[in-house]
Amino acid sequence: MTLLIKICGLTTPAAVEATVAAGADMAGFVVFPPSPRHVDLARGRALVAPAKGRLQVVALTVDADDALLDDIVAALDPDWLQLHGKETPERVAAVKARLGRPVMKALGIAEAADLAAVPAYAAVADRILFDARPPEDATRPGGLGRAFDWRLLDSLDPGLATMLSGGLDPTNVAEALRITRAPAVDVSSGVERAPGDKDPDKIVDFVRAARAAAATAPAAAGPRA
Ligand SMILES: O=C(O)c1ccccc1NCC(=O)[C@H](O)[C@H](O)COP(=O)(O)O
Repeated sequence: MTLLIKICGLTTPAAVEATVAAGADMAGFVVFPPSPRHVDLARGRALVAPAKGRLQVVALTVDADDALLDDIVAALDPDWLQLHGKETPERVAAVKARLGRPVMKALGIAEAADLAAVPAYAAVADRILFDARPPEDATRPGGLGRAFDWRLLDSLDPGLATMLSGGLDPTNVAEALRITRAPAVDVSSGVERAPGDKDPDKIVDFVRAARAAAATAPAAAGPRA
């Protein structure tokens, strides 16, 4: 099975092209104004157009209401919605039913207790993305370049559709995959020159490192794409 690789927080056509050329599978577009990676809907629409059919487009929001989600779907026509806020399992189910698209739910992890919510979310989401839990005073819940203790995921059912995220970069993704055997990885800060400014060389390095690691330490059994 092939490792699924998502590059998140693309803000320019050059970053989209670099993500395609590097051989990533998914491209994330952040619709959340406080983020340095925020793209408004007009910009998002223009950015995703050349990605269609070459990458799975992921539209990322934080506690968005139905009106905003409808606007995002109309503008970006995403393959996936990523819910990165405090959405409950009931809200995840409602979003999925309303929009008829696969939903990825992000969970912030800092300690074993944070995994208690996994079964409830796994019952309704199409994939669970594990990210580092942000500090209380963070201005955004993701894209912070923070890692968590990957060994916390040891007890998870390997058959779950998951994605490992948080503080990954070209130098540590192999070790993260060795420890977690995750079926999918996601990166933002680790392939940037500065917040919101993707570095094409780092995207290539990340994809290369992740693919090489997956070839030597295949992911645990479970769904990939
Ligand atoms: O990227 C952002 O600015 C962002 C803002 C608000 C919510 C989520 C955000 N990013 C979510 C992602 O999927 C990131 O790729 C993930 O948090 C990992 O980020 P990083 O640790 O910087 O690689």
